[in-house]
Amino acid sequence: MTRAAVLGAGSWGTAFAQVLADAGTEVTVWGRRPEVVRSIEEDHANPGYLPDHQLPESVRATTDVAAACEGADLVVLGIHSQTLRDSLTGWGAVLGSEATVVSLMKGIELGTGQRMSQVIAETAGIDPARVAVVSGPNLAREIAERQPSASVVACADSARADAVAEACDARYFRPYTSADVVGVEIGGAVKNVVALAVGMARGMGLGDNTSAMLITRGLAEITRLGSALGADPTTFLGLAGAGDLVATCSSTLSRNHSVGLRLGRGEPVEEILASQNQVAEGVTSCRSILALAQQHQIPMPIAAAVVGVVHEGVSVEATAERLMSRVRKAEQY
Ligand SMILES: NC(=O)c1ccc[n+]([C@@H]2O[C@H](COP(=O)([O-])OP(=O)(O)OC[C@H]3O[C@@H](n4cnc5c(N)ncnc54)[C@H](O)[C@@H]3O)[C@@H](O)[C@H]2O)c1
Ligand SMILES: O=P(O)(O)OC[C@H](O)CO
Repeated sequence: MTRAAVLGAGSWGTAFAQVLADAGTEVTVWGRRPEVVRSIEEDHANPGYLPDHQLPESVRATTDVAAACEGADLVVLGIHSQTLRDSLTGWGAVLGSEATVVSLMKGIELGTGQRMSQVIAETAGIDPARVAVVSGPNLAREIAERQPSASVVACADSARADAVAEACDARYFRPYTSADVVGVEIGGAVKNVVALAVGMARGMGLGDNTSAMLITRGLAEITRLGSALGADPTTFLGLAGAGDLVATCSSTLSRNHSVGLRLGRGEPVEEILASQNQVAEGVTSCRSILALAQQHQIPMPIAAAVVGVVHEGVSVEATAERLMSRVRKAEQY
């Protein structure tokens, strides 16, 4: 039987642990907070992140990261992008010498511009081919409810991609495999920024035409940046590209979309962020993504507009005006 450790007892770490358990994988979740771990162990629930949801009894939990990882074939990382490097450093050699390390995270590190798989390989000093990424239209709440969904497992080593896919192949969760780690990670990280923009438009009271424009031109930005970084552009037509973009930009369950909505309604960004107990990754990653784009001379006007509103005090009205008065040109990807 495949054994997995899931490091991170938040909403996606917990829901993905359920997927693994339902697929017949033995799972232990590591959580920082004893009360969360106790709740998973004793009540088979994680009410802070998945309220009113019952987890399979086979999902175990511990606060001891080394114990969670001992003998694991898969070590799954489900924490926030900007805390990954410090967490990995603090954990020491828990990833072992053979286990496939699986990233669930959707962000780009501030300062370095690295994708999560790059942070993992560099910090843990492991072969990048040992790192797999799972990304797609995967809102944790819907997956916890066992609604049908699909995702992409990307890894440079196809045998490892297959092994991860087999370990999470549950009745309601269909994993596809891919070798395009760059494309799958860029799709997952940049869609959060586009979801902030679509949320802002919605919050301003704008309708479906505006959302469709931002989603489609957002996909162009994702494709341009990803291609410049070496991704296969067709990846962005798939689940980890257009699929995740549509889900996140349309769903009220999305934290990025929700933060955008509130910004569009005129709430101050500090107030919104202070009221959240979960992180909307696009709020930070918009800056690292824009920096990456500038480094590669890729125009990303929507990402720049989001940075303006979230970090530079530009009003949503001025941003909309600026985006719409850009010079006319041929439609390009
Ligand atoms: N929630 C979703 O629907 C979903 C779906 C797909 C991907 N993701 C991605 O998965 C990642 C995790 O998201 P989530 O929704 O589970 O987040 P979350 O906020 O629900 O949970 C994050 C977890 O990380 C822990 N944590 C916070 N700071 C930490 C630190 N400094 N060190 C160690 N642990 C820390 C928290 O205690 C919590 O257990 C993000 O990159 C997100 O974009 C989320
Ligand atoms: O809640 P969000 O905005 O972080 O989005 C969650 C997932 O990434 C959707 O696939």
